[in-house]
Formats: sequence, structure tokens, C-alpha cells
Amino acid sequence: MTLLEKKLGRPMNQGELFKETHIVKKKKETDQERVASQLKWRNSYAVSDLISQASQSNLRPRMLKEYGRRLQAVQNGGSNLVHSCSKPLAKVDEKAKRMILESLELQTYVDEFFGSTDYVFRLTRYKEIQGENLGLAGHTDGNYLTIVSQNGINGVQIFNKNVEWIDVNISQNSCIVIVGDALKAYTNGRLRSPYHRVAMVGNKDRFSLQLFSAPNVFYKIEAPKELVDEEHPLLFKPYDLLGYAQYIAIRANQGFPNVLKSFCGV
Ligand SMILES: O=C(O)CCC(=O)C(=O)O
Ligand SMILES: [Fe+2]
Repeated sequence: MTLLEKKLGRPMNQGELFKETHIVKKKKETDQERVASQLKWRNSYAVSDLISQASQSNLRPRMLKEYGRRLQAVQNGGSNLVHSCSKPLAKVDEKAKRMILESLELQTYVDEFFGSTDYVFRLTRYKEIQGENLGLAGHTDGNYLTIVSQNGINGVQIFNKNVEWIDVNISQNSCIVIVGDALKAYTNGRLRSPYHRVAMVGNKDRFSLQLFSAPNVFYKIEAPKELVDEEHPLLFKPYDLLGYAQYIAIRANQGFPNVLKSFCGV
């Protein structure tokens, strides 16, 4: 149970779920405040939150149980809203992953890859604030793929090679597919995980749905031998997501682009 659920004495309903992931930024924050508020915000449903909280303390068994309970609820259709919102994103996720594996001629790994994958679905509301409003600071995702769907309000920005933040502008019915560090490592760097953030500039609230697919926390993330040769030497030592999340948690945030390389780069 989350703290709010403990207080309520029952699981949260959808409205409360939205509130819990609600980001409000009223003033320019110091770095310390930003990290603190991000950690507060991240106290929701992302697998990385769960792992980082879990790995930091004796919360682990309870958090994992809670995580299991929520996944079960979604799988059982226990929450129609969550189920109906996440299903189309799951389809995109599956299609994208199949295309990626096929394009790298890794068809024989499809079962193992999908079999080792866990999913977390998250709903986030970014509140409209006049002026500067950084909804989520720069980071790379640690998982395989993140599928983002939004209510027509753009906000995601990608950091490009020219050291500029580029807006990701998509049409109302499209979604964004973000490659995470686990897929970068698995593909031995064939796919890159972009450094990105959420910056709100408009005057409307932004609602975003995110489906995170990730290797289960103990799965050894290792590039298949087919992707490693003289021309493509192994870039990352095998690792698991739990270790990676612990590494990031110790550093308090994910705020630098080459965190994967610094963690397990060869
Ligand atoms: O809310 C969004 O649009 C993207 C969020 C994101 O980048 C993340 O949660 O890792
Ligand atoms: Fe992200």
C-alpha cells in the first residue's frame, strides 16, 4: 500500500491515482528541491520507482507484493479504465519490439525476450503553470521501451547531438516510442536511448499515459551473441535492472545522459 492508501484504508480510485501523480511547480526550485519533488512524484507506479524504493530499504517485499497486486488488477480487468487505456499502448509496444527484433534478425529470441518482460502502466497529470515549468527533468529511461500517449498537449523534449532540446510534436492520435537503456544494452548499442525531459509551455494541463516495458528485475540483460563481433565489440557488461536501479538511486536521480555507460560500459 502507498502512504495515501494507508491513510485512506483502501486502494486508491482513479481520481486519486491521477492526483498522486500530479505535478505542481509553483516557483523556480533549487536542485535539492527539484530532486525532492521528483522523488515525491515518482512515488507511484513506475517500475524504476518500485525498484529504487525497494532496493533502498526493507520495503522490498511489501513493494513487490503491492506491485504484483496492481499488475494482477490490471490483468484481471479489475480496473476498466486502466485496462482500456493500457491495452492499445501494449499493442504498440509489442509491435515495436517485434519489428526491432526482426530487423536485427533476432527472431529466435522473441520468446525469451517477451517472457522476461514486465509492464508498468502510469498515468500522469502535468498541471498547467504560467511561465517556466519543467515537469520532469532530463533522464534516459532504464527499461526496454516506453510508449507515451497524451491528450494532444505536447511536452516531451529530446536532447540532440547539437546540445539542443528538440520538441517532440505529435498528432493527437499518435504516441511516442522511447527506447530505454535496457534495449540499448540488449541491442549492443544498435538502438540509442535518448536523453529526454518533459517541459510544459502551454496553458493547458497535460495528461500522459505511459506504458513501460522492462526486463524483470533479476533478468540478466546481455546482448545476444549475434550482435557482438569484431566490428561491434560488446559495449555493456551483463547486468540486471535491480543493480542498475540501485546505482541510480544512490546518485539520487537519473540526471546525466551516459548513466548506462558509467554503470556497466566495457
Ligand atoms: O509523461 C511523459 O510524457 C513522459 C514521461 C517520461 O519520460 C518518463 O516517465 O520516463
Ligand atoms: Fe522518460
